[in-house]
Amino acid sequence: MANEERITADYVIVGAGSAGCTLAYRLSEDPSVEVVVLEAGEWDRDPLIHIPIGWVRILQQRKHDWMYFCEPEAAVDGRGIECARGKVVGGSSSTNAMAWVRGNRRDFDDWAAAGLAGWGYEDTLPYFKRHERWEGGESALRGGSGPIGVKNCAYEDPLLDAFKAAGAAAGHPWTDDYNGAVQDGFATLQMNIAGGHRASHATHCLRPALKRANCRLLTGAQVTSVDFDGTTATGVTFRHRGTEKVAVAAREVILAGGVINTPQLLMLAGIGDPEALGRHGIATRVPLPGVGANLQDHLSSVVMVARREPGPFHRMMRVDRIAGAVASAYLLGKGFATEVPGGVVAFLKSSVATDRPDIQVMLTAAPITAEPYLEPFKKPFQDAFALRVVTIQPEGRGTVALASADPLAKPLIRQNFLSTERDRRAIVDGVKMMKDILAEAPMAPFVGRELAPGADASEADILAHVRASAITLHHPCGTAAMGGDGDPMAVLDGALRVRGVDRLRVVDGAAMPRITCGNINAPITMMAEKAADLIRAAATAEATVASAAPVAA
Ligand SMILES: Cc1cc2nc3c(=O)[nH]c(=O)nc-3n(C[C@H](O)[C@H](O)[C@H](O)COP(=O)(O)OP(=O)(O)OC[C@H]3O[C@@H](n4cnc5c(N)ncnc54)[C@H](O)[C@@H]3O)c2cc1C
Repeated sequence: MANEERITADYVIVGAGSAGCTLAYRLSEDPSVEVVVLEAGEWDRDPLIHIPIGWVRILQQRKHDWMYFCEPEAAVDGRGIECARGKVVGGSSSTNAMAWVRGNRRDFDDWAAAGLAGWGYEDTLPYFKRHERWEGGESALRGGSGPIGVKNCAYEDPLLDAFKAAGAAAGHPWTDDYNGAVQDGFATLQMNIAGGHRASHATHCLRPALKRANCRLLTGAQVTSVDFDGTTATGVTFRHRGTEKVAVAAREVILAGGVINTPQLLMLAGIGDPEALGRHGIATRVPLPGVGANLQDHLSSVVMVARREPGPFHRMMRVDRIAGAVASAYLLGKGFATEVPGGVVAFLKSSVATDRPDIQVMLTAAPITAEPYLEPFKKPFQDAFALRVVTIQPEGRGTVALASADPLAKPLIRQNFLSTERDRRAIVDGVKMMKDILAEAPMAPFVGRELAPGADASEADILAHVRASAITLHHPCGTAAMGGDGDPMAVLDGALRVRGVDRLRVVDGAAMPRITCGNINAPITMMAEKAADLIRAAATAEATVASAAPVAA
């Protein structure tokens, strides 16, 4: 098939990321349909992808990445913050930090209240459950037999216990399962790790789907346009190993290229804000000003602390030890490198929070500068730990815009981080809360010098630290959002169909109407699970109508 110039399938899925792999897995369950997935990246052969401890290196190296950066923004001291996006089979599920967080149940009830019937918490719960294989097993709120393994982080370090105790001492609640009944409070972080390896959507959804005769994948296949017959999407054009090819969709084209690339493809197809399209000489097919608007993300800032005595991560980073641990993790799925140094999370409320947490905190029991060492050849790094404060209910909205009509040109990403007083207040409050936690008695044996923002930092100093060093937690979403019928910025209807055209859906992070309170891989996956049912229901309804149609005499 690799040399065919024209391929045909019932469903053409653009992008093998979290959503694309999930869709391929579900749609190909029906042996009567043909599914083809086109992925711009290559197979996930890099061992670091599969070894949990390797994820920071993956982010630093950005070898499997679209290499996006946001435009420089004054509010973050003129920095163009990196906007990592996986370009590899599995998409960002192959490069992410593996935290599994559904969000707050009110997030989904808000979606429903905004005109998206069927997306409330009770509606979405079965899809969250259907996708996960929670180590605690099936229950009313958790799934026990889905494709993606989810487990409690089991990293061992007395610092973690101290942090939990400090949270309690400061009056914060504890929750046994933030993906269950109660999100608020301190908790053990849940991760998509199974058998000691990253449980990516490539490994756990796409690979099983590809074992079926009706599911195909092309790697190194970058879609450059969506093809139309009038307002009906008929397929896509893509570049594959130096050749231009066409994939024809007998039923639907499904865009799952992610929050940056999906709006780009829509705009290139003439679906977007007519004025913006006109600037690039693109004729408007459907005027939808919401395409590329509504970009939301989670900004994060760290409180960085030198550790009084080196901890377990530091000990293990000696070259001979870490080399053995990495080999054991990769080959056997066992040992130190199958966990990440951390595993406590907290969902808290700042002074401007409403009815749900607006601050997430992740403890990382290692400094970002950690490197393998071996004396006398290479000196050990200074051990440190970080309390990463994340604002999870941002008010600011950004944009993704075309830089040019060239489909291979990188779009312009403007995040508008810290653009509202409330967003600034929330992150400063979060940092202050963590500085208070550091002062609690259980932390005393671990806290050396506060490296950033500094023990004596004033509120102004904290904000200056945030502006100078905050980064994204890599949760951009919302740039081709679902919305109710009366919403002029809605790009999709509640069935994820692009408004104004036929046979074209968006199923990925771009479709989120409003960002959820926590990491977004689980909610995106839930959306793809639900999309599979919506797509199957549409096909059944179409077949029923067709079979009921009177036969011409
Ligand atoms: C560094 C990092 C850390 C993160 N950490 C976490 C975390 O710990 N927990 C969490 O919940 N979330 C995390 N996230 C976010 C989460 O992983 C993503 O939001 C989620 O995976 C996005 O899913 P998606 O299906 O929308 O897009 P993606 O998974 O990004 O998939 C899009 C796919 O489409 C492909 N593609 C794009 N354009 C084209 C084209 N034109 N033609 C063909 N293929 C194309 C891409 O190469 C990619 O494979 C992180 C993300 C990153 C980058």
